Amino acid sequence: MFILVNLKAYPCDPIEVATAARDVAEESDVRIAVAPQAAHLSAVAETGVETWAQHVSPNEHGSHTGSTLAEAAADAGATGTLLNHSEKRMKLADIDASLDAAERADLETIVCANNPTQIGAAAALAPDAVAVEPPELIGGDVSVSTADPGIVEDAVDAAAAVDENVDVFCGAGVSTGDDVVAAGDLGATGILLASGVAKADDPKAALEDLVSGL
Ligand SMILES: O=C[C@H](O)COP(=O)(O)O
Repeated sequence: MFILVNLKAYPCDPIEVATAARDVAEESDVRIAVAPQAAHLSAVAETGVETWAQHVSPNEHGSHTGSTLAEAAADAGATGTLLNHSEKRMKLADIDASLDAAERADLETIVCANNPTQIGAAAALAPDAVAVEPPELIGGDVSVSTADPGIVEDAVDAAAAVDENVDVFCGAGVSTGDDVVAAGDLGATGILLASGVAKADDPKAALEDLVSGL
């Protein structure tokens, strides 16, 4: 199981979370990565934790003010990137171009989607993984694996029907070790989560709970 902690734009200390994630990954032997804001990529990567970008632009070098190039994210220490997060939706052509950019920069990729139909479309673009996240459950108290287990199972089937090499993550409301185990039982091989760690009083304790059943 791979746990990717998206810090979004939460007012947490990215270094505190990154250090906790690094330590829990080492202690548990569970793969854990942190996706901070772009401006914090270098500092987070310097902790030694696996570091992901929250987004990379579809552009190459050139006159593209405000872009976060895949090359720049990689130079800063990122080894992967989210694309098309529910809070950073992209046009289909731009997802495809950002996947090309990520490949040029040797970044792993996870393309997010709302539902199994979109998961099939995302899988057709051949990312490393797709992540199903019902928008209405994001940031809530109830895990997608409890509130809507069928959407996870259907997403796994939809991705496999297109490309069996594309891993399937799920996210939204995941905050406990039981939630993670339930997601794995539904066929997910990764978890995308944010508030359960980024808003926790004790991020390390939250991470320890998340991996406790693995
Ligand atoms: O990127 C993370 C997902 O949007 C899930 O967020 P959440 O764990 O706060 O529900």
